[in-house]
Amino acid sequence: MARGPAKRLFSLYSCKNSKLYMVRNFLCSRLFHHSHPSESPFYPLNAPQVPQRTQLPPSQFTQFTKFGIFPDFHRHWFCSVSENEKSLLDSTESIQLEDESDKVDEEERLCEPETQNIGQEEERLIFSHVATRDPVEIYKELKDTVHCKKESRSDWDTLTEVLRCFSKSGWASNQALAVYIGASFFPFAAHKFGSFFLKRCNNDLVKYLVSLGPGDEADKFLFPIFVEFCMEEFPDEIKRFRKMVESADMTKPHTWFPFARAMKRKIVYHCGPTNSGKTYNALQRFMEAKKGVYCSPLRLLAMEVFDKVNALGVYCSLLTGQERKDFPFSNHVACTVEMVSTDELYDVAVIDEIQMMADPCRGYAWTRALLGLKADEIHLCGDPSVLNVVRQICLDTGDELVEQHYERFKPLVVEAKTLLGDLKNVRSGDCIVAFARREIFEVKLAIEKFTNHRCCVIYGALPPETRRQQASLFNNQDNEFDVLIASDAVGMGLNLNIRRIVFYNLSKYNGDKMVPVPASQVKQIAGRAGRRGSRYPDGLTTTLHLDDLDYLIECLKKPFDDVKKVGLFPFFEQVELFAGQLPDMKFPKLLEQFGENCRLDGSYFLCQHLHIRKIANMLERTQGLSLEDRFNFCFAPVNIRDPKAMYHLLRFASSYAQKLPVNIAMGMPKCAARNDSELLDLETRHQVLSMYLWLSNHFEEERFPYVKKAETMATDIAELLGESLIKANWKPESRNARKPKPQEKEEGYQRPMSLIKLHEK
Ligand SMILES: Nc1ncnc2c1ncn2[C@@H]1O[C@H](COP(=O)(O)OP(=O)(O)OP(=O)(O)O)[C@@H](O)[C@H]1O
Ligand SMILES: [Mg+2]
Repeated sequence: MARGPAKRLFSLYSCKNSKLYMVRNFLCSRLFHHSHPSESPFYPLNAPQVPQRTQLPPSQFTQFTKFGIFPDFHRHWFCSVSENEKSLLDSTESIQLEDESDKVDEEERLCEPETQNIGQEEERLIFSHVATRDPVEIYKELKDTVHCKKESRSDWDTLTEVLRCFSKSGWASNQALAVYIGASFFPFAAHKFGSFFLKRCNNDLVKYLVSLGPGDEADKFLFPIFVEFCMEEFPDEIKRFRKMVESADMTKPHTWFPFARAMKRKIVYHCGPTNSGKTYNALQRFMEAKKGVYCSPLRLLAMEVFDKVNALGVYCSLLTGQERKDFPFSNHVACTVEMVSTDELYDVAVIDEIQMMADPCRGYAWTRALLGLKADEIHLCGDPSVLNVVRQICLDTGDELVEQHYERFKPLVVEAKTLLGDLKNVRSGDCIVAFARREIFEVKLAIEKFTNHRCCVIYGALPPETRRQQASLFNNQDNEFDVLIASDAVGMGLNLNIRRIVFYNLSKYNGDKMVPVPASQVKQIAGRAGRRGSRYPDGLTTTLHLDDLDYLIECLKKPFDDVKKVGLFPFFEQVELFAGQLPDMKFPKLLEQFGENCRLDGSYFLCQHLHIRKIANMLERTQGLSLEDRFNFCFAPVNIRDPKAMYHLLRFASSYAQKLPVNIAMGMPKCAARNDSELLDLETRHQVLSMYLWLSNHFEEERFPYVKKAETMATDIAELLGESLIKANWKPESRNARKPKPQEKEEGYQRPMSLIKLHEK
């Protein structure tokens, strides 16, 4: 009996005037005759990889509908729908509707149903010998078949349904990638195969497939035959796709650093929660070493280590994207992780906050440092979330791994009372954490208006110098600034005299909507309270509102995540190689294509490149930039949501492209900010100067002749920002007027009215 869908399909096929009829005819028509697949230039490479139907349990494939995984390859693929393939498909679709030659005459293949009524199971047993046949033999036989026996209508229906299911099979599509048949080309190839098969299959094959019916088993039986067919029919498509995929190969990243691989490195993982002495211990080894490098997640922290180590008598230089301070005769350097050299040889390297390897945007910098550093001893400091990945990486690299586990010096205590929604309950030594700039100023205004406390502020858009100035103002006991209001920027780096961390809220805007702050971040921030050696060694944490308390406790109780993948990003040379396969393609599109086609091992993901693509798009029409220039400009530190800063970047790039000296072309404000828009303006100006300095360090320096001027201006603006923050008592504004305010969101966290708003009411 024909099954339901098969019946429907058959009725469509029977309609001779329909487009489908013509499509079917075309699909059945284009049969080419080639030599044996072993003569294909790809055969020796591909053939052994062809998955055998017996070795692939379906469960292994169900989860990989988007990213194909081949157990036989141990690779993850980002499925490709390349432009070339799309256009190929488009063109073939149009041919399909026109070409009616060489059709499979379905009536010719049909015969009266056999009267004998054999059950499906019995049929399967009778024809089970087909399953054990060599797919190459089956393919040969199909190719050589001219006439085949008639089938009953119901068998025909089932067979067409089996082949239709095969052409829709996600599993088969994923597997086909292993033989370089792209995801977008697969449906076309499968249709062609279907028509070939329908026309030539013999009775035993038909009976066996009918006994299997549409689904996994039939797909696995058909797949190796399909591969044989494709090798002969589509050698050019296979070759082209293979070249493209190979040029975007990011598998085995440990092999990118042959010199580091030639060394026998010792990796020490200082693993523990915040405030447990990880960085302290790693820095001890760093200072003892003859030659050492410290890799920091932030400029601020690199500066702190630079100062601290020099103060202890170990000469140390500083290297960040924006500045280079060479200390005479120094053998030590404190740098930001993006700037670390994988060419230099070190005795000891420290990579701080190693869990940042899993950061969706910046993770690649930590991965590169871990894989590429040429150091006898590498100290990793971080929470346990990436420990398993690091273990795997050490197996790949052959490095020795030593794990040192730490506990917090003093347990963190949760204050169950909370601030009861009233900012009047703040006390000296409190740090109020809010996740939006606007809220930070709202809280500052409220506290300074209704209490006797004065507040310092720390948030991401402030230059590191200003953040340090605010931190020392807060740490210093000889002034009235005893409360700190901070964003998540307080989570890393600064040693602060914080008695209690109070979460103003526990949700934040992620660029799209309000989301709960991840538990790992809550832990990290809460852990800043009560540092060893500070005025308040016993740390407390709580929330402003009682209804947030449960979430805080839940986050603190939660074990650290076990991260499965860490970030990677291609070097310029890899992008250049890929660009060679797609000449004339614009850079933003090229990046997109790279993202879609690159291959990665199971422990890695490709870092998000939205920021990079935004800049690439902006610079698309700037003439005179080489591919490398474009690539480098894309990493400039700019807030892509700040149109003024983006405008200056475009201006810098245009001057550079025209081979003109790049001007700062930006005035200097005369005084500290008197309102929030002036403060925002200062923040932007500092960002532009910081960008100028960064560019001067990443491009030919002579093209940026105003570095000294930019440095002076940046220092002056950081000071003005500091002054402005001390005076700041205004209502905050939003940098981007269109950015939705948390209160406007229907879903997610609803912030109860702050003190200041209650007062205004
Ligand atoms: N053995 C020690 N002797 C003196 N002070 C120490 C010692 N260990 C740690 N400290 C101090 O304790 C504080 C916290 O240590 P450290 O910064 O190393 O912690 P951490 O585990 O790296 O925390 P974080 O998660 O914040 O990076 C620092 O001020 C550090 O100087
Ligand atoms: Mg640390």
